[in-house]
Parts: sequence; structure tokens; C-alpha cells
Amino acid sequence: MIEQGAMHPDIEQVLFTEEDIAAMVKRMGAEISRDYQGKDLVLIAVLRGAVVFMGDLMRSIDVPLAIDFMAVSSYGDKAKSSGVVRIVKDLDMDIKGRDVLIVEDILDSGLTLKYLMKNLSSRNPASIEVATFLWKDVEGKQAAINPKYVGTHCPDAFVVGYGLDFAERYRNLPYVGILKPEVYS
Ligand SMILES: O=P(O)(O)OC[C@H]1O[C@H](OP(=O)(O)OP(=O)(O)O)[C@H](O)[C@@H]1O
Ligand code: HPA
Repeated sequence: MIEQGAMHPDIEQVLFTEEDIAAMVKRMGAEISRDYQGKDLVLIAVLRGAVVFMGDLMRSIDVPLAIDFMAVSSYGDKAKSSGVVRIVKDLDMDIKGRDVLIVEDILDSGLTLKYLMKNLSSRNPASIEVATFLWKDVEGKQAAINPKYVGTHCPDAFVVGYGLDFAERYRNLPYVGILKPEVYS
């Protein structure tokens, strides 16, 4: 059990509490449920960061859906994207003719989603949209991605928790916080 109010010593500032997160996910689930009535929804979570968000989001959607996973990596153990997106695990499912919703924990440089949108679009889904929990929409920094569903905007700092890691750590923090720069620099 994480004590109420306890903060990890490597965290500089908590940005979004468990309660904030629950409210955002509930709102996103309602938006998606409204938009995907009568559709053939497939949620595709991008491993590994999106697993926590995916687990919560899928339970807040009340229309029929299928799930699948893709693993891509571009950050490795760094706090900056390598710029090269690599597929580590592909989908098990054929998405042709289905309504795909990509589920991401964070949209930062946009390179991961730019690559995924292009790759998945070539498989001829009926539709393809993005649900991202965090959007670091810093002017001039990002590839042109326009997520339809967004949990919240995020400042241009390296954040961890709620699935987000630095070197595979901190994914299990129940809140999102800014990592102290001395931890990764
Ligand atoms: O918009 P971008 O700059 O491309 O960054 C976003 C991506 O970076 C992280 O993945 P990462 O490669 O660190 O793998 P992980 O999901 O296993 O943490 C995150 O989960 C997103 O997939
Ligand atoms: O701020 C971040 N934190 C963790 N993982 C990330 N991947 C892209 N940006 C981030």
C-alpha cells in the first residue's frame, strides 16, 4: 500500500493525483462510449507505458470492444527519444475494416504515433484515432499528430508514474510526477 500523501523521493512535484487521473479516465471513457456505439472498436495499447492507462480506460468504456497490443521502443533507457521507432511486438489481430483506437500514455515528440499511424493505416482499418492520457503539446517540438481523446496537457518536463518510466522504474507510481533532473542527467 502506498501511504496517502507519500511521495517518492525522486519525484520533484506531483502533477496529477490518483483522483485527478480517475476523473480524466472516466471522462475519456464516456466520450469514447458515445462515439463508438455500433462500431467495431479495437483498442490498441502501445506497450509498455500504456498498460496502466489501458487497464483503466477499457473498464470505463461501455460499448463492445476488442484489445490488442503493440510494442515499440524509441527511448530505451534515455530521457530523450532516439528518433528511431522500432517495432518490438506486432499485433496478433487483423485490423482491416475495424475501428482502431490507439491507446497511448504520452504524446511527446510525436514520433511514436506518427510511425504507428502510418503503419496501422496501411492495414486498411475502417477508422483510426488516438487516445492519449498525456499530451506534451509544446510548440514547435512535435510531429503533427492530432489526438481525438486527451486526458490532459502536460508541461515539457520528464514525467513518470501511471505506467510512464525512466529506465523501467516508476511505472507503478499511482500518480504522475516530474522526475528530479538529477536522477536522469
Ligand atoms: O511522442 P514520443 O516522443 O515518441 O514519446 C512517446 C512514447 O515514448 C514512450 O515509450 P518508450 O519508447 O519509452 O517505451 P515504453 O512505452 O516501454 O516506456 C511512451 O510510452 C510513448 O510510447
Ligand atoms: O516525459 C516522459 N516520461 C516518460 N516516458 C516518456 N516518453 C516520452 N516522454 C516521456
